[in-house]
Order: sequence, then structure tokens, then C-alpha cells
Amino acid sequence: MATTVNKTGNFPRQTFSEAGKASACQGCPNQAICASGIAKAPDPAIQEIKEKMASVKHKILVLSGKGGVGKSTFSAHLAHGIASDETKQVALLDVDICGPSIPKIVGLEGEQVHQSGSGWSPVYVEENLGVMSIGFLLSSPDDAVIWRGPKKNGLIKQFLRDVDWGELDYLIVDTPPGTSDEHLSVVQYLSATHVDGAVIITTPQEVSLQDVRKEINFCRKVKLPIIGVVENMSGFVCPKCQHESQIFPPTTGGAMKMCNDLNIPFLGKVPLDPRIGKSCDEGKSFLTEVPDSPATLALKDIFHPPHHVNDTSQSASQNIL
Ligand SMILES: Nc1ncnc2c1ncn2[C@@H]1O[C@H](COP(=O)(O)OP(=O)(O)OP(=O)(O)O)[C@@H](O)[C@H]1O
Ligand code: SF4
Repeated sequence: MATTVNKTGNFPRQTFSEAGKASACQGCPNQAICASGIAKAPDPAIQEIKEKMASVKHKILVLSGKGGVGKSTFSAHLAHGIASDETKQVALLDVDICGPSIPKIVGLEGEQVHQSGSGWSPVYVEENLGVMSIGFLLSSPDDAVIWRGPKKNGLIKQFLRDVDWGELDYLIVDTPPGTSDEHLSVVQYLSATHVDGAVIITTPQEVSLQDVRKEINFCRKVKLPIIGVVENMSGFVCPKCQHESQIFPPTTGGAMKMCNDLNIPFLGKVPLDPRIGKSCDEGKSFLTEVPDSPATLALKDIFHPPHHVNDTSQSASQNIL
């Protein structure tokens, strides 16, 4: 058996005899993008996940190149936004194994997962909005999760296969920043099902946009459709006088330009609003706490675009839902 280092990481890319293929690639986090063409050992869990996910109409992954750009905030509010329609059943899955922030943002910190006959039960924010996160499995929010790839893969597999999600209209998956084991696992495990695609969150600065380009390349490599890019923390609209200041000049609007250059949908800009941090810290939806904030209106436009969708000079030119 010959072993070489895989271009996509340190996991060895291996060359096996036909007989060895079945077990050879088991557990490798790079299977979804392995260029060898050999690492395709069927994982029985993929079939089980396919069956479980058959009752989920839409699956949306939320990605970002950098940490702290507002990905979890966006994921949570996208879930809240969809669930504001009581006819829709929504689930929010946090696969940021080492830094789960969803339980706090949706006001479920300290909650624990319950086991039922049909698997783990999600924890519910509302009757039509269920959440699953490793945060619900920790005894304290301050516990550190120091896991290597295969263990993270195992938990993500369990989240997709063993949680009693029920019939869902939308499954929103909040991921860690970058392109790590968690992303590869989610893409690999969902590969046999229909995934709507990824929403990529960035801030206007070039350092963040640089990493978004990597994220876009990742999506292209693993054949994950890109729903579009959101520029978060894009300018500051003063809550007192509505004056708009560009906090990060001259790069505000950089995401739209990047999208035009790369021929990717630009979904819109969300301004900075200090009240978002307050709502998230209190575990409340900013959409209902401050319904008239320019940031709330921008988020709602991104979820359900207004009629002026052809006006690309302003913001939304595409929609998510
Ligand atoms: N538009 C905004 N205006 C003001 N504060 C914001 C905005 N978007 C997000 N925030 C705040 O920025 C902080 C980081 O957001 P969040 O945790 O969602 O980022 P993230 O990209 O998920 O980070 P990580 O992936 O590293 O966990 C939070 O305190 C959040 O409340
Ligand atoms: S924009 Fe600046 S000066 Fe105007 S109210 Fe806001 S903080 Fe004050």
C-alpha cells in the first residue's frame, strides 16, 4: 500500500488494491474532494442520512472565510425569519463543533438534548423552530471541545442521521469559519441528497474578501452551489439620526464587486447595528426586537427580496427563499 500526502490536507492519500478499497478511506475527512478517485468507499451512513433527509425540503449551508464576520448571527436570523411564517417548519443545525454560539444567540444556552425512541430531540425555540448544537451536549458553555477530525465527523454524522428532525421545510446549517473537517463532512454526508447551496458571509474588508474567494473555490471544488454572498457590517447607520457612516472605507461594497467579477449572486449588505450584539447576547431575535432598524430591513430584503430586485446599485439582486 503506497501513501502520499493529499493536496487538500495532511491526511494521506492512499493507493490500494481493489480488495482494500472498501475500508481504505473510511473516516477520511477529504473523501468529498479526494482527487485520487479511489477514496470513494461507500459509507453506509450516507444512505441512512439520505433517507433521513428525504423529509427535508430545503438545505442551506452558511459559510464564511473568516471568523467573527456574523455567520452565526445570520444563520440564526435566517432561521427566525423563515420561522416567522408559522406554516414553515425550520431547523437550525450548528456544526461549529469547537465554537458553538448558536445556543446563546437563540436563547437556549444551558439546554440539554433529550433522547427519545426515534433519536435525539432538537431543542425548540418555537414550535416550528428546532435547534441542534454540540453546545447542548456540554455540561458548561465554557467547556473546551478539543477534537480531531474523525471525532467531529462522527458527531456531524449523528446530527444528520440520529436527530429526530421530523418533516422540515428548511434546514439551515451554521458552519465554522474557513474550510475545515466540518465542511467536508457536511458536504460528504449530504452529497446523496439535494442541497440548495451555500450563503457566504463576509465583511467589506479585503482581508475577509480574500478568504471568501477561497470559500468560493471550495464550493466549486465540492460542487456545492453558491446561493450568494452577503456583506455584513457594511457601514453604520446611526440608530439616533439614521446618518450612514462608512466604518471600513474605501472597501465597503467590495463584496458586490467581487461577486460581479466572479459571476456569483450578491445577496445584499447588512449595516452594523450595535443592537444586534445586544439581542444576540440576550438570545432574542433582532428581527422582532428592533423591527425598524436598517439592519433588520436589509436582512428581510435578503431573505425575501423587495420588488426592486433589478436595482443592483443598492443591494439585493437575488434572494435566498
Ligand atoms: N451587522 C452587525 N452589526 C453589529 N454587530 C454584529 C453584526 N453582525 C454580527 N454582529 C456581532 O458580531 C459578533 C460576531 O458575530 P457571529 O458570532 O455571528 O460571527 P461568526 O462569523 O459566526 O463568528 P465565528 O464563526 O468565529 O463563531 C457577535 O457579537 C454579533 O452579535
Ligand atoms: S451619526 Fe454620529 S453625530 Fe449623528 S447622532 Fe449618530 S453618533 Fe451622533
